[in-house]
Amino acid sequence: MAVSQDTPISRRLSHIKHIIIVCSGKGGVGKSSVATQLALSLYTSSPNVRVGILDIDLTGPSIPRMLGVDGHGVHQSSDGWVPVYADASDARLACMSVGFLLKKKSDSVVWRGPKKNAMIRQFLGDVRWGELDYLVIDTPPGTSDEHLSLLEHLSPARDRISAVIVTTPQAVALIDAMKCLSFTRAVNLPVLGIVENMSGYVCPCCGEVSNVFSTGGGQEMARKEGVPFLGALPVDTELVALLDAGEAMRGEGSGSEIPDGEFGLVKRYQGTPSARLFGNVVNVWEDLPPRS
Ligand SMILES: Nc1ncnc2c1ncn2[C@@H]1O[C@H](COP(=O)(O)OP(=O)(O)OP(=O)(O)O)[C@@H](O)[C@H]1O
Ligand code: SF4
Repeated sequence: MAVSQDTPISRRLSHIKHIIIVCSGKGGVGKSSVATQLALSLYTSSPNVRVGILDIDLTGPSIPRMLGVDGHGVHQSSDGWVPVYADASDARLACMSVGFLLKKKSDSVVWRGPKKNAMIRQFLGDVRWGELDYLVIDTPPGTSDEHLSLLEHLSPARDRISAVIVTTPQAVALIDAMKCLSFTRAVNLPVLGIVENMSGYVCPCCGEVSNVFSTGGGQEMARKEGVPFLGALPVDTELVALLDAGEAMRGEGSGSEIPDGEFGLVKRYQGTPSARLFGNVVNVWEDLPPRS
């Protein structure tokens, strides 16, 4: 849908090529982890690619911690809020989250719909995102006010938005993922594909795979619904440690910034089926039918 209005949001959005909304039907299935990993994979896919990650999980912002930029502050410039750059060296990975605006990490955000809507509008209109190849947006679980506000504000970029749905393989998560898929259909939001997270546990000692939460449910749902299956991520204790320690932006255990292509999470999955998952997101994008 082309919108001719010239607004602060439409001006910012006109500099963003692709917008990927990461959503899930259910909480705790790994949506923020997938959004972080996706942003890092896109970032490392080429030395010139510019990526933004926007956390609109307003009541549970976790992206700053996962990217290791917890406690950083955003500041105002004459051209709006300057996002936090997770890569100090070349400012190609911009991050914005309500987490940067809280006085204390433990502060809770208790906002009603209108205030959440105003915050999302500010994130899109007031943040100086600059030129971006990809903006990855981490959303709250379910299909809430935030999703509706987001889509309304993103309407000037309607032809450049797609969703990635994250689920775990259990039946209860799949039912909620199905609701999420129905929502995308109701609002005419193209789906890049489904990610099955926590799909099997690989024993770090012997490599034996145990299907803790069963496996293949996300893949089966994708097949039945005619949506691309992007791939599966196993339950991985080292992934948790990297995300919890904010090591996603650093080499494993190095404790300091290291060059492009060697980020903790990306490095961890290099050459594995999970790495292909994130490559798939980019490939599937090219195959999407034209959008109205
Ligand atoms: N593949 C995985 N292996 C092991 N642990 C994981 C995996 N994916 C996510 N986790 C862990 O599960 C927890 C929840 O993940 P995450 O915060 O990404 O989920 P979410 O769906 O965004 O949650 P919320 O509903 O709070 O937004 C985190 O502690 C994360 O480290
Ligand atoms: S899968 Fe094998 S090595 Fe791993 S915990 Fe079980 S028995 Fe031990």
